[in-house]
Amino acid sequence: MAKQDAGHEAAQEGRVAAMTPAARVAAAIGVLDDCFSGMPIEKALLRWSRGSRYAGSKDRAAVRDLVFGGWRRRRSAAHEGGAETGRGIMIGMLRQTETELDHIFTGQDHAPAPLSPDEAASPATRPGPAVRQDLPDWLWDRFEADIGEEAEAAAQALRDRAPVYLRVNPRRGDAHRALRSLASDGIEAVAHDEVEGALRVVSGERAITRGRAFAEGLIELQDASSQAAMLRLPLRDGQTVLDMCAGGGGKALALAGRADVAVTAHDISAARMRDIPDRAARAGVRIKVAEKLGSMTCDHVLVDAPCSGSGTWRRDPGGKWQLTPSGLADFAALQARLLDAATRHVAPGGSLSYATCSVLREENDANVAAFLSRHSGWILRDRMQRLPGQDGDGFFLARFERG
Ligand SMILES: C[S@@+](CC[C@H](N)C(=O)[O-])C[C@H]1O[C@@H](n2cnc3c(N)ncnc32)[C@H](O)[C@@H]1O
Repeated sequence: MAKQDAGHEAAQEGRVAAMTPAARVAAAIGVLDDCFSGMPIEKALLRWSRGSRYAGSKDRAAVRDLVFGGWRRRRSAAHEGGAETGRGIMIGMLRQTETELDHIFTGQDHAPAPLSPDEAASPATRPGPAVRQDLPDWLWDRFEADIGEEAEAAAQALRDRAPVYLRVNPRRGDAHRALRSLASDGIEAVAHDEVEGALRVVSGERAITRGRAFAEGLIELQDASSQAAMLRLPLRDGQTVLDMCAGGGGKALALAGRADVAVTAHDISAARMRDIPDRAARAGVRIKVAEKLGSMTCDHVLVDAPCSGSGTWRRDPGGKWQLTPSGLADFAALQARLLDAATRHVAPGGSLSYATCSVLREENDANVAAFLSRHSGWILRDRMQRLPGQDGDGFFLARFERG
């Protein structure tokens, strides 16, 4: 049956006909072409979505997966597909997953046009290492220099979809309760091997924010590496905590859930903190939102700094293609300024924690060394670097105290 007929029949029955796999690939090609012309990935998807009222929720999810998958593997897929275009990427991606290309590139109905003889041939040259790692050349050099032996595994992890992790909120219950509640909503999860209170979602992830455990504040979406970092802050009941770059409050919530501490959230953008009161209420914790810090001091100050996001590029693959050496240097300079400013807010005997979701030395250890050389009175008390993998995203934490 022709696609239009199927659509007509479906409309008469009051349902939406699913797009064919080939039509989804054709849609992904269009979205990827918009990305190539400089449009951010989310904007390009939204544009397609608005112009494709016929697409159902499964179609939208499938096209999104194809686009994100393609953009994560932009270099290697374009190499295998023979062109730096949406079509080239999709051909290369489907080759990588050993999909039968002739079944997709049929030119029938809404399918993409049949392959040209050049497209049908496998690439003549072997890709170089940065192409295989799906990174720009300069970044692959940095990965090798900064991460060493584990650079390849880290880069490869960024080529795949990220696992989804949940944080169990101890104010609302324990991991057993969370797992039971999730299961009753059809969500399967398992405890993280090493990070206490972290659950990896195995299936049903699209139901999480509609489920009971989420509504009751028993769980929050938070990557396992970020959870691991927040568990390292030596909080004691009665202490004060300042989250200086709080954004939507993910770290502030994790800290407030751990102990009876008075948490203040601050961010240069008040709009980013808009949801914190509702999130805190759901989690059963109190977080004060402060637009100005004045001379406030706290026992723990956290700087979860703006960064390249290099540890999380599988969630935001546009980042790895956009970052430039000077953009990276700008991040490092901003991070240093934020750290310097944060020292003024640390109470006597308190500690200063610095976090990024990056794996790059310039933003992490180099910034730590520069901080210590600028502030002779401070010492490094703790350091953690995690790399992206099945266990979580790339994440860095350093904690300083006055010596
Ligand atoms: C990595 S994000 C924080 C994520 C957040 N902590 C969370 O867990 O969801 C960095 C944040 O730093 C904020 N920021 C940038 N410059 C800042 C500044 N000068 N002072 C305070 N916050 C700043 C940004 O608005 C952004 O929300």
